[in-house]
Amino acid sequence: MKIDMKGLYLVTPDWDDTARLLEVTNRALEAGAALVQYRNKTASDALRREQAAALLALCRQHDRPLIINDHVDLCLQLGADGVHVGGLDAPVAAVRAALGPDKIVGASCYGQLALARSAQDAGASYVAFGGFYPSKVKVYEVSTPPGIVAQAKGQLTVPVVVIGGMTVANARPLVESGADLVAAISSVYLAEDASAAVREFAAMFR
Ligand SMILES: Cc1ncc(COP(=O)(O)OP(=O)(O)O)c(N)n1
Ligand SMILES: Cc1ncsc1CCOP(=O)(O)O
Ligand SMILES: [Mg+2]
Repeated sequence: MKIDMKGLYLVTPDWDDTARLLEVTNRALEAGAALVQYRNKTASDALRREQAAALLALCRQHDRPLIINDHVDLCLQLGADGVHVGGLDAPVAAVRAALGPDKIVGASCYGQLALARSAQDAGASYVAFGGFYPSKVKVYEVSTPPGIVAQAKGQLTVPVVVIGGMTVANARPLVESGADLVAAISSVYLAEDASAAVREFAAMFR
């Protein structure tokens, strides 16, 4: 398994149409997405399980990791590669204990360095800051300062992810400040040409 913690971190949209979800995700993987997070906040348990299993098979074909958002049990059932948790989800230490030392555990740290330090100490594999900019798919108060990336890179050893309204234009200065992964939903899944969008993000890391 190629785990490359640099590049585009693809996060899935709340789509019920599994065929369309797989088709666009496949194009994004072919174009060079580094890792994939299955996130569907509106699916039933049955649909979530079906989509996650199909995405895991697709990610295996491309030798890329699949992270499950929020659902530790689903990750364990499927043998996926890790879990992403936020402030309202299970604590990082509990997720690390449940998944063991080898899986990926990601932690949302919003705009707070202190959360990132605690997450790293509790066993997080990466920390995610944001939302930096308004998103087409999630409502939140935009309060993460871009300067947090350089501060985090000076204090932490785990990779730093940036998320929230990411476009090639607004992600570039964050990558120049040291962001390891740019996480995006709309800029890929709502793009006219998803492959071209992924290639543009990936090129920022070369
Ligand atoms: C890479 C990444 N960063 C942040 C989030 C947001 O997680 P969370 O705050 O738990 O919110 P939901 O995604 O669960 O709505 C994420 N999923 N991935
Ligand atoms: C899940 C999540 N967490 C913070 S912003 C966000 C949404 C990211 O989607 P987009 O890239 O379309 O803004
Ligand atoms: Mg969550």
